[in-house]
Amino acid sequence: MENAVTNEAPSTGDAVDGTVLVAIDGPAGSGKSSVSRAAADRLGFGILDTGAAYRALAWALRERGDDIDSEAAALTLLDGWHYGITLRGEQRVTVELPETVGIGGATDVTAAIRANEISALVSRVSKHPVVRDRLNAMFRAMVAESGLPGVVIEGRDITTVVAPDAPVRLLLTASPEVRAQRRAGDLPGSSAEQVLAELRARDEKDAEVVDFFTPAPGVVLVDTSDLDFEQSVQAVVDAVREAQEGAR
Ligand SMILES: Nc1ncnc2c1ncn2[C@@H]1O[C@H](COP(=O)(O)OP(=O)(O)O)[C@@H](O)[C@H]1O
Ligand SMILES: Nc1ccn([C@@H]2O[C@H](COP(=O)(O)OP(=O)(O)O)[C@@H](O)[C@H]2O)c(=O)n1
Repeated sequence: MENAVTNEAPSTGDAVDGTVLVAIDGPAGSGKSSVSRAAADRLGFGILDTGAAYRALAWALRERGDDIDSEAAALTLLDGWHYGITLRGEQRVTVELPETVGIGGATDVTAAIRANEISALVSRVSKHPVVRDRLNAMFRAMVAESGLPGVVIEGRDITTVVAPDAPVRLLLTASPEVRAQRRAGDLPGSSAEQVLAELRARDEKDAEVVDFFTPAPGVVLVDTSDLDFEQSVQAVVDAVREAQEGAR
């Protein structure tokens, strides 16, 4: 499986082993992507949105007309596709399907993977343990090759499976009602009730595979239900700075 990391920050030379990892998990709409991105910018770190890869895989399976539930189809895709995501600056996600690798150029799927139809399909792809293992290896390689001083990695199993030894591990959460209200604000034409039902259904399916509601030992719970955006970003930045000071 090939992947491309676009790194707009200057390389720090020998930072492969020195990259500080900040692991963040949480349910849908808890603020993982937006809060993590703002915190990463403030810290001068990169951000790896792992959900984007699961979404891109669901998008690619649908694009090829493959069976969305098929583990074998997902693995075939992982063997032959080229996946790219920016770790700095504006997020850009690209996919080259196996049949077009080298001839068709990459498709920019940044917007397409956020569509409701993809959100509704993605748990059927992320349920396969072997698929998760393969993507987790890709995430670790992307961080190792990033050359960045630090990377915030966000998803569902980052604090427990992908980077259980990260010096900073946080579980971002908020009540389902607050999460649905925030998400509805991002999706014009959707009611908070409809978004809440979709969000609960996806969380339920995802939670069959990984527990992202209960902080694992050593993981700090950050409940943003009563925090505004700026306060949530500051809570993450403070946790990172505290960990860095503790390590000195
Ligand atoms: N603490 C907060 N207060 C207000 N809005 C927030 C807060 N955290 C996140 N948001 C907003 O909620 C929406 C969903 O956040 P997002 O980062 O997409 O969540 P996730 O990645 O966990 O699904 C975004 O519009 C984001 O700006
Ligand atoms: N580390 C991860 C990240 C995402 N996922 C899957 O990918 C989907 C999309 O993740 P996401 O982070 O983009 O979802 P939102 O919380 O942004 O809605 C989730 O619903 C999970 O099915 C996962 O299984 N493990």
